[in-house]
Amino acid sequence: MAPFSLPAPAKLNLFLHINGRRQDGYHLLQTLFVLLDHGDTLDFQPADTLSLRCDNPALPVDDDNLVLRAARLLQQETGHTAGARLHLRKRLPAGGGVGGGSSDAATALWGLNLLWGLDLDVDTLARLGLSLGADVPVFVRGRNAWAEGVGERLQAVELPPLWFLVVDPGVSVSTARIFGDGELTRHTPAITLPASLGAATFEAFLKEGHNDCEAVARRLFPAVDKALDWLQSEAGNARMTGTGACCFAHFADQQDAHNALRHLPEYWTGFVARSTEISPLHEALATLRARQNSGPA
Ligand SMILES: C[C@@](CO)(OP(=O)(O)O)[C@H](O)COP(=O)(O)OP(=O)(O)OC[C@H]1O[C@@H](n2ccc(N)nc2=O)[C@H](O)[C@@H]1O
Ligand SMILES: Nc1ncnc2c1ncn2[C@@H]1O[C@H](COP(=O)(O)OP(=O)(O)O)[C@@H](O)[C@H]1O
Repeated sequence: MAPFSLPAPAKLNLFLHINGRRQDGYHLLQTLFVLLDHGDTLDFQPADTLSLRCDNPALPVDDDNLVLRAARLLQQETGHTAGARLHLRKRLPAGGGVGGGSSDAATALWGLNLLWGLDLDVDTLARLGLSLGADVPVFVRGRNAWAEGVGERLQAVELPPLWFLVVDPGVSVSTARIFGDGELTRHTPAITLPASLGAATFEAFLKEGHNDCEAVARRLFPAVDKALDWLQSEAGNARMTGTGACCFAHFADQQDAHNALRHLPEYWTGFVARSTEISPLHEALATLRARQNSGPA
């Protein structure tokens, strides 16, 4: 098969409520995932052995990288022995709460499924993904979703189109550190997802929500605290995604989001992105499959 590239989009948790804790220490959550049109890219090339390169020298390219872990898991699961030459082009901040590592893993699962002709279905890939991390299944399925349980019970949702400004305060936040904090609120009452999320219901639903991890992240990471305050004064609806560090605000149109980005203090980075109905990964997979089916020109 000819070399190909696939996107690994970012996600935001529009809110994140912690409703309790399981016996094994894992937290029970309610969260609303939205997939963005901005993210990393993974290049795939057939090869006899497995190898990974990454343009960000701060990231490991051994079995600590979720891309290689996903690849080895697929080999174990299917007994497939061929390799692949993988190149990860990183745009998403690691430990940023935008799910970069999880999304890279989901893209690796789908891309290698195609490259190796494995023909595994979406449920199998989501099950394998969950063993790599709680956030991997939402990227495998590729739809905006309401998540419950420890994040594995997903219900696809249709959301009105939104523009976001995402601010990276430049710190990497460990998910385990936030969840291990003694002051984390773990008893937000469970809420019910409205039957449909039109523009007005959606705004009201968002206002009802919050991120329980924000207070801990603000305390442990002053840069997160400052970024949230800045976004709040700029846009009025600032929130943190996941367990941090990135913060975001949503805007009615692209222009307003870009205007806010222009005011961003130079010591932070940020990007403007749009919500997607279908993940850019799934759009790209559909194009690749159509090209394959139409055969050589
Ligand atoms: C809470 C979320 C929301 O999106 O935070 P972010 O990581 O995106 O910031 C995620 O579900 C995180 O998913 P993920 O990053 O895949 O976490 P995992 O690797 O599965 O877990 C890392 C550690 O976080 C803790 N953990 C994770 C998920 C959960 N529901 N309860 C937990 O207590 C556990 O200590 C676990 O060892
Ligand atoms: N491909 C990858 N991209 C980013 N981080 C990775 C990757 N593989 C493993 N990691 C590790 O996973 C950690 C969390 O990564 P990431 O998914 O970006 O954070 P978050 O879950 O906060 O969005 C990083 O600190 C890094 O050590």
